[in-house]
Amino acid sequence: MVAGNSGLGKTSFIRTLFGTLKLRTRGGALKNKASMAKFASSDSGASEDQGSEKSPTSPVESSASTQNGNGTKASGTKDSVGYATGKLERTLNSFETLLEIDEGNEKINLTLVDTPGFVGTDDVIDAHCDEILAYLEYQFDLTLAEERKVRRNPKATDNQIHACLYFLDHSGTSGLSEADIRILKRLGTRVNLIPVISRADTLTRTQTKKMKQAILKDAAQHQINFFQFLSPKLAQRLLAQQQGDGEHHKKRASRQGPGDDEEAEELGGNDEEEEEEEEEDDDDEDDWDPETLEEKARLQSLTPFTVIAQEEDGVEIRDSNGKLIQGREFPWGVLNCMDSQHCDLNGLRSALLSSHRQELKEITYGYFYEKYRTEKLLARTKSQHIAHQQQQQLRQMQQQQQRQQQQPHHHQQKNGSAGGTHLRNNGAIPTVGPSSPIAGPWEE
Ligand SMILES: Nc1nc2c(ncn2[C@@H]2O[C@H](COP(=O)(O)OP(=O)(O)OP(=O)(O)O)[C@@H](O)[C@H]2O)c(=O)[nH]1
Repeated sequence: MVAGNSGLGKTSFIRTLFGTLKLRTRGGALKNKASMAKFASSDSGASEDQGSEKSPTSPVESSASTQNGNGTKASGTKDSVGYATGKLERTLNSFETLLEIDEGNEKINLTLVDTPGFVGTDDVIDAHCDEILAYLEYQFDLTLAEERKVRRNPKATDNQIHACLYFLDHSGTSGLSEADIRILKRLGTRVNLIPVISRADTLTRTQTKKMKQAILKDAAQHQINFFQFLSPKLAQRLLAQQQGDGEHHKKRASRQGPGDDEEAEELGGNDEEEEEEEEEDDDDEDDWDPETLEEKARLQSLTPFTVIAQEEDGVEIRDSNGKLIQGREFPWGVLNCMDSQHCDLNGLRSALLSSHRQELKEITYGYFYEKYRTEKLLARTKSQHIAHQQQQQLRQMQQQQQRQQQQPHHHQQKNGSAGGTHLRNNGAIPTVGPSSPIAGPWEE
């Protein structure tokens, strides 16, 4: 998924990335995932669902079916080819594209999600951020619904978003803006965040270096967790390896994830704990060999990644050998988007599609989804508890009312009085039953 301010080159990036992919389906015939989400929503197996969980409702359904009157991109009606070509226009609705690609020797189902750029007042930006969060949570809801089925679909697809490339503006500020900080903090609770500096052809080497430092400094200061390619703990291991420490030559690594800062603190702390932890690590099945650690260190050193998008559709760019490339042409020379001397796109691409694909998925499922699931179940238990309490209170009030109504009745019989109007049920207290306005657990 790509997100960030309007006009930073998110769609251009997706188009450029798309151009590097080896599509399995000729012409990239694709389903727009928005309609798949709709399908999943109506097919979430109510009959098989053990509980009373409602089918998740897709936040993109409406945007997918919206007629985009002004013909802007991402109406949800184009296929990926249509989306990857043609005139660039402002993205107004999220666009999801499901691709089957070959990467290395593997077949991968890849979903690319473009989101409308943030623009406007803080309120508008926050509301837009809410929509992206709702979208991310909807993908978790699909997993949750699937997991609750008595008979699960063995072919169920993994809809979760494994990475959000957050595009950063370098025109006005060198680090993170206040809006970036707010958005990143929120998105960082639901998805792996990878920061990206787009339009890097407009920055000099020194400017790029300063901007990367400023972004990382701001992120650390505001406790924004970007995805760590190399956790502090693994960095220590790499250092030990590089210093020729035989003991550390092939250490096992625990999986990193947001919150790995604690691991870093542990390193500076108790030696015994550290040893114990290392023993535990030795039981871990994951091995990072020195080359992998070095690759991780390289990717970590590139973060935030600079990217340059190819020129708009229709412009053919050739390198000095006349070879057609994805690039941009200037009076002083030609930029190649996939040249690591020019920007970090190549490294980012291989991290996403190859070296870190599995790790991004594991952290999404093991950390973000689990966190969401726990929050959701806790919230439901709490609301069920409140509903239960409310019902009990109502019952008590009704019983009390009945007792009170019976008392004057005796009086009336004794005194022959027609009074007691003050004890009549005036309808203020509702009766408990299926039509009660207060939700019972069965209505959850
Ligand atoms: N110089 C330069 N211009 C770029 C680059 N990438 C995109 N652009 C230009 O930036 C403008 C905006 O690009 P888009 O890809 O539409 O940006 P976006 O982030 O999708 O914008 P929204 O749809 O508003 O969110 C276009 O004119 C692009 O040609 C780049 O790497 N370098």
